[in-house]
Amino acid sequence: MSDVVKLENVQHSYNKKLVLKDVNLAIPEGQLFGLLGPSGSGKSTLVKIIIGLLTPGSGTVQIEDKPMPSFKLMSEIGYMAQSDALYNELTARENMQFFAALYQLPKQKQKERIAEVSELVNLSDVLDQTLETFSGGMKRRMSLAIALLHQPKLLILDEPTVGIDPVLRASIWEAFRKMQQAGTTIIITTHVMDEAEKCDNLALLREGYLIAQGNPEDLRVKSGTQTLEDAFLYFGGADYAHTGNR
Ligand SMILES: Nc1ncnc2c1ncn2[C@@H]1O[C@H](COP(=O)(O)OP(=O)(O)OP(=O)(O)O)[C@@H](O)[C@H]1O
Repeated sequence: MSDVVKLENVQHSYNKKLVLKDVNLAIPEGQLFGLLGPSGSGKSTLVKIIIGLLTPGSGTVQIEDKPMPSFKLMSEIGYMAQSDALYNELTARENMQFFAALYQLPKQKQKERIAEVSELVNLSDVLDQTLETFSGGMKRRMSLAIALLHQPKLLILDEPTVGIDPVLRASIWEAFRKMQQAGTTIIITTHVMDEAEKCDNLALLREGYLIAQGNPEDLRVKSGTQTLEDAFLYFGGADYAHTGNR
């Protein structure tokens, strides 16, 4: 299976502070891939680099063997940022129509997709309310719906289920699985261990370093631990992280 995302020797600094250090990553087509790391470890920065919102200080990023940033490839990517970029004075439907038009979906397709994604995130009943009336969790779901509108081949979600209750979270994960089965590659950032458990493969980030990669079971076995949380602590341990034995 070919790699959809390939990063080589990626480094990035903000104001001379190095926040990503020599990151190498290959994500095969059709995977549900998790980027796991504590707050400030560099997950969002990495995601922004993958989708071409940020150009790394050094290193290369390729999507489907083509260098990023690429305007053409952007249309094949769905991105849900950590902060919601929505229009509060518009209704949910108007917000979706706006983004569907940006994605150049034909009118009929817009209608169909708006109905489908609203159903998925449980917002069908409030489509004609302005977002001013929405809770934080409802806005998160709205952002997720927008990222899905154009049925992207690569879906990148920065902490998509923050502020979403457990029942809906379960149904959203089920939807991720379905999309994956339909061939979508999904990258999710999280610091929630039970979500990380659901990923096919994980990359563990700590202080800008990619300290380990593998499927959840491999990571537990390699570290000789029972839980991903302990595996993370093991790989991030001072002795291990600086030996280069990753
Ligand atoms: N625009 C910016 N300017 C300066 N520093 C930044 C900027 N964005 C992020 N940083 C810093 O870069 C580091 C990595 O941040 P990043 O947001 O990528 O981490 P994260 O793992 O996504 O964190 P969280 O889980 O809290 O979102 C942090 O030290 C952060 O303070």
